[in-house]
Amino acid sequence: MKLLDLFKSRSRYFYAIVYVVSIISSVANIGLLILINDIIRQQYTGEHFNVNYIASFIGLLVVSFATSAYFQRSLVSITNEIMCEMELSIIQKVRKATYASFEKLGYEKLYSAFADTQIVSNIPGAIINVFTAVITIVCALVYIFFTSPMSGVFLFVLMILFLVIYIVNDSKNAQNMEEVRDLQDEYYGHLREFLMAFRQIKISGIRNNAIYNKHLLRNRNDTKQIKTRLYQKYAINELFGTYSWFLLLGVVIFILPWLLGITIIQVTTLVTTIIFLIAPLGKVMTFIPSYNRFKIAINRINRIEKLLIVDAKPILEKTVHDSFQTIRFENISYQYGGNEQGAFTLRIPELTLNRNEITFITGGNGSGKTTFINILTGLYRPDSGRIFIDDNEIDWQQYAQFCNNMSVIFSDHHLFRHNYDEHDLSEANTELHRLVKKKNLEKVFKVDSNKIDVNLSKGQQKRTALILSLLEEKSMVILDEWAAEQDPFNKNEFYSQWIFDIKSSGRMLLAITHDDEHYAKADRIIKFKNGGVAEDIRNQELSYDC
Ligand SMILES: Nc1ncnc2c1ncn2[C@@H]1O[C@H](COP(=O)(O)OP(=O)(O)OP(=O)(O)O)[C@@H](O)[C@H]1O
Repeated sequence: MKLLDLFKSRSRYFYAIVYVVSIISSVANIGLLILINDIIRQQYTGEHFNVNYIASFIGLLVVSFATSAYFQRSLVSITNEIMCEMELSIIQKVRKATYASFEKLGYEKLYSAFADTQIVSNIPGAIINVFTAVITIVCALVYIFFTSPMSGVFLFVLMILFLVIYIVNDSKNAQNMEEVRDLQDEYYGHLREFLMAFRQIKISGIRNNAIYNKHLLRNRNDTKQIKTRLYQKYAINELFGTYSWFLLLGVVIFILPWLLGITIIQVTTLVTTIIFLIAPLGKVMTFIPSYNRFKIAINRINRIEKLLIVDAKPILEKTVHDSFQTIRFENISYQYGGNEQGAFTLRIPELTLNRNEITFITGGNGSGKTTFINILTGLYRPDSGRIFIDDNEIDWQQYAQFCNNMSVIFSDHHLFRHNYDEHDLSEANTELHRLVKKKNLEKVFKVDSNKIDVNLSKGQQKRTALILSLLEEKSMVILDEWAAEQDPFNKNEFYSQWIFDIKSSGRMLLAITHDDEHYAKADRIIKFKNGGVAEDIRNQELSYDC
């Protein structure tokens, strides 16, 4: 994302109008200033009061107010539009990103990126504001030069000097700001674990104290110290900015009349003009620290966007090739973290999965079962290898589309409260109610305004997930340790009935399981070991000994 991209949400025509209006507003303000000074001059010199000044004063006031109001309304709308666009753009990037890049990035950085959008969305407004301020400053300086050219040179040089001192001081603070943002990422990481795993935190005093004292407290204290130092420096710099105006006024009142011999009327004009300049110059000065914050926020969003790799897998609503019979993998390999030494590698020289089979995937912890499921479901793209559907080789993009045929229940499955799958959850859906009854959830399965009640036990949640998965009517059902949380009755139902129901509905069933007493129910058992298939046993050979 570049700075210019932020302005794309509106046409050039819109910005042209905003800039023209801001120029009119600045000129009207300067007109008011000149008018006020002229009235003061008239009173000093005792000239006859010109009644046209009242009409001009009211006219300029109306123009200034109307243009400023239009200008401010435009800034508010553009800021909110940009924020909305940026938030949606990050969400779009995330939803199109590969799972591996998402996993690597982590939640904390994404939360920070969303916080950064708030900062970045203020950029166009701030730039337009500075533009208006600069126009006003230029007009006011011309007026000063017109009033007394030598005073103009003197004051201009002083203003530039004060501005340079302010900018130099401010740029020293930028690095500390980066440090604060890094601490913020770390803080979100700990806070997330603190809130998500509150039960585990609550149960253990050691853990509770450690996460608080060694991480949250330390992080907040470090942040407090850096921020206090940083904001104190900012505050002193701001004070310097404010007091430099008093210095300028002092120069006009005490030095210029003595040095350049300017009259009392010129002094009055210069004093009112300098007071008038405080607001626009203040805007330019506050833009400088904001600009550093903008730069940091844009860089961070860009870094995060770069890390989110776009997936070849299109977001499809329709399934493709759902009449397939086999999926064959040849020489598939996948290594975590690229080619990092010691990183786990999954290697599958040859493996064919058949639609008409109930396949159980087994193996010890860390043997590669979930990694394989992530490849099978298109979440991980293998580093090498070939994939065939019914003996037709397909490329990764086609395979990624094919994965839309799969319905997966992960071991740490999240049961959505909202009906994102747009299932028919009404009384009229007889299949839903048949499944609810069959899965022994009649008493607890509740739907309220199309939302599913997820306040269920773990086993009940998994059974609800299974019902919803079957309603998806995908041709493959993949279950990662689904039965682990089921009570003996439901586990038995699963292995003696439900898996056969799934098979007889024409779906392929693939289940990761450690329930060795039920291995005989499968048509086939594939055992993983050290990142490869160690055994591949068919039903007939099921003297399988785990
Ligand atoms: N995101 C990851 N980044 C790096 N390494 C990983 C990642 N996920 C898993 N691994 C490593 O890959 C190996 C295989 O993990 P995998 O989750 O596939 O095992 P598993 O057979 O499903 O184990 P379990 O039965 O415990 O679920 C493990 O050694 C693990 O350390």
